[in-house]
Amino acid sequence: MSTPPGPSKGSSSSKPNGVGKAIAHIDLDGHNLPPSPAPSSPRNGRKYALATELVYTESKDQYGASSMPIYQSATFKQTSANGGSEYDYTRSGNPTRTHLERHLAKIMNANRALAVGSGMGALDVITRILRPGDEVITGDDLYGGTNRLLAYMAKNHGIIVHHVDTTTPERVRGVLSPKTTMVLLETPTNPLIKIVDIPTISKLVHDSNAQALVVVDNTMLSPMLSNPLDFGADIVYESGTKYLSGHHDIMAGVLAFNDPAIGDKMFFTINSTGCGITPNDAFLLMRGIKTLAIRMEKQQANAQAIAEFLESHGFRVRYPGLKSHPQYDLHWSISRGAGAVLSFETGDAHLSERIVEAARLWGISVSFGCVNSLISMPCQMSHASIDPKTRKERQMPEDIIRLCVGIEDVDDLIDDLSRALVQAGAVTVTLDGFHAIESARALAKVSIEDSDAAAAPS
Ligand SMILES: Cc1ncc(COP(=O)(O)O)c(C=O)c1O
Ligand SMILES: N[C@@H](CCSC[C@H](N)C(=O)O)C(=O)O
Repeated sequence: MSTPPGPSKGSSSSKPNGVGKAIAHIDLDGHNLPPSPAPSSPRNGRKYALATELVYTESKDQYGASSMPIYQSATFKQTSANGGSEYDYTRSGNPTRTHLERHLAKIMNANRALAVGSGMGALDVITRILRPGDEVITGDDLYGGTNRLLAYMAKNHGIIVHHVDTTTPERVRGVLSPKTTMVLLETPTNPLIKIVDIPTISKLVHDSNAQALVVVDNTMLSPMLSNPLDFGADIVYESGTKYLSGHHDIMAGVLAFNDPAIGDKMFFTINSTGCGITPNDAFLLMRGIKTLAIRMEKQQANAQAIAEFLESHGFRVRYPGLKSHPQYDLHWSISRGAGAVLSFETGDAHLSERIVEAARLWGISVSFGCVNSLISMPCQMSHASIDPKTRKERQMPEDIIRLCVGIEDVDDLIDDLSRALVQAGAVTVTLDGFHAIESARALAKVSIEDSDAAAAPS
């Protein structure tokens, strides 16, 4: 039914998204196109559609190398005793890294971007601006590592962290105070796929008397699908380990900003602590970025087909490409695609474990954004660092299964998932096909009631 096409039906004519265009939004059923896709206002001399800009670079290499070489050197010789050269030491700067950072600034709609050794490294750089007594407002559904770093800061550095349901901007307003110095948002959230209204929250934070920075983790969408700086965020960061590199062969983190003063502070920390990306990883990240548009197009078309498949068999599916997502309109007002991560529930954690372990083509692995499809149980894997009591308080279902969809043939993916569902006993097979077992169907019913409530006028 919904937004992006099911690629198994031959949808390759869809154009990868460009500035202001929705990605891959052929409407196979003749209905249910997304509302207006999020705008993307180009900065940094962007001339072409985003899919073009991802591959287009102007080489600064002395030989005009079309692929910026890896400057595998720790030091650079100076032209005089008092310096005089652009680079001196790779911790402070390296041509391969600079090339990547300029490219990142362009595709992230930023005045400046910086690259470090991992997504958590990027968040660490950002949180170093916090001082004891500072207050941070963040979500109640967050990547486990983000939650862990904030908990560490609260325990050891006197930072006060408020976890609220950021899907309701009023909850943010409720804890915002002059002591708030950072509001940290993730959308869609990992793994509950809740959508956060970045423009409304940014406005309310900036209009308040708090001197707070709005920081957005854009890992779940990548610059291909969203540019949160355009919606008022002060800092955007991402795990480059995911979509940007796309092959799960490097760790990387990126940061982007428009305010030069913020950029200078972040650079100071990166240089002082030595967490900048290595030349080799900068090269690999740059190479990965060039295929982001085509990978994302295929990944999210596959994800759409799989979300529809699971939903049509009676499972509760969380994916913003489905009309049943309670915040479908909000998502499409701030994004140009639904991404390729979805989650679903079965009503029974042991049953979910059996499904995950029965899958063959889907690798049991943390992470997402890679060309290979992955299946995981967040409560036991990516989010295991959040203790069970907190997970329960934050309504994180122990049975939730996360699917991170890759670029394989979608029929193979669906066949393998179907076989795993049957083998695990998650479906009952009848003459007219198969249906999710009762525990899973009951959850789907609750989710329809949720989306009806979200759609009702308040
Ligand atoms: C939403 C999100 N943000 C940040 C990170 C951290 O990235 P990295 O693993 O590159 O440190 C991850 C995953 O690890 C993530 O899922
Ligand atoms: N053992 C790791 C888990 C990494 S999870 C990676 C990714 N963000 C995901 O959501 O799958 C850790 O403790 O950080």
